[in-house]
Amino acid sequence: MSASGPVDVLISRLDPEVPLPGYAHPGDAGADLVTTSDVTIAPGERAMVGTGVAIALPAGYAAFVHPRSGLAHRLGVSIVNTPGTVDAGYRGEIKVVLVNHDLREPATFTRGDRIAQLVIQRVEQARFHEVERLPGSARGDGGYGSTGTASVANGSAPTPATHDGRK
Ligand SMILES: O=c1ccn([C@H]2C[C@H](O)[C@@H](COP(=O)(O)OP(=O)(O)OP(=O)(O)O)O2)c(=O)[nH]1
Ligand SMILES: [Mg+2]
Repeated sequence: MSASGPVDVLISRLDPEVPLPGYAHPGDAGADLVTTSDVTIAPGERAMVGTGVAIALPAGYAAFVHPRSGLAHRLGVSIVNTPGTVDAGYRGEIKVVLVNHDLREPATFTRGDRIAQLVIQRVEQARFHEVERLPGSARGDGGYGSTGTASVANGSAPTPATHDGRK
């Protein structure tokens, strides 16, 4: 919830029996989404399921389809493209591409089970200005582990690799 209160989002039930996305507790970031179909996902496999709802977000907002930590913990189930991005202009059914990361057990969901959560956020669009050379920064082009692997637990500070010091 923003300081100005919840944002109003128009929602349409494409499947009249599904519950609207709901926040389990006041102040929760994610509103739970349910699957409209029964599905069993074999170990390592994925399945796209519908949620039975479509929304119209105000301009300047996006909705993000996040996994539920309980399913991750209990079943090893996540979302392939986590978090899925629902654009403000999208009017189709919100769908979820579930993936079963468990190596041994299939994961079964029944119509109406909560399978994901929708987080609504303000987003910026950028105006991209092409330049010959970017301004320098402390990090430069260091990434992908450039700050070293030594853990704080063994008393040694991480050893950063040298960066290019681009100015
Ligand atoms: O988990 C998701 C992710 C996306 N979408 C819908 C809403 C989103 O606005 C649209 C397109 O998503 P995205 O831009 O991520 O996919 P794309 O592969 O780039 O497709 P497109 O070419 O349609 O943009 O699909 C979902 O319903 N669930
Ligand atoms: Mg796209």
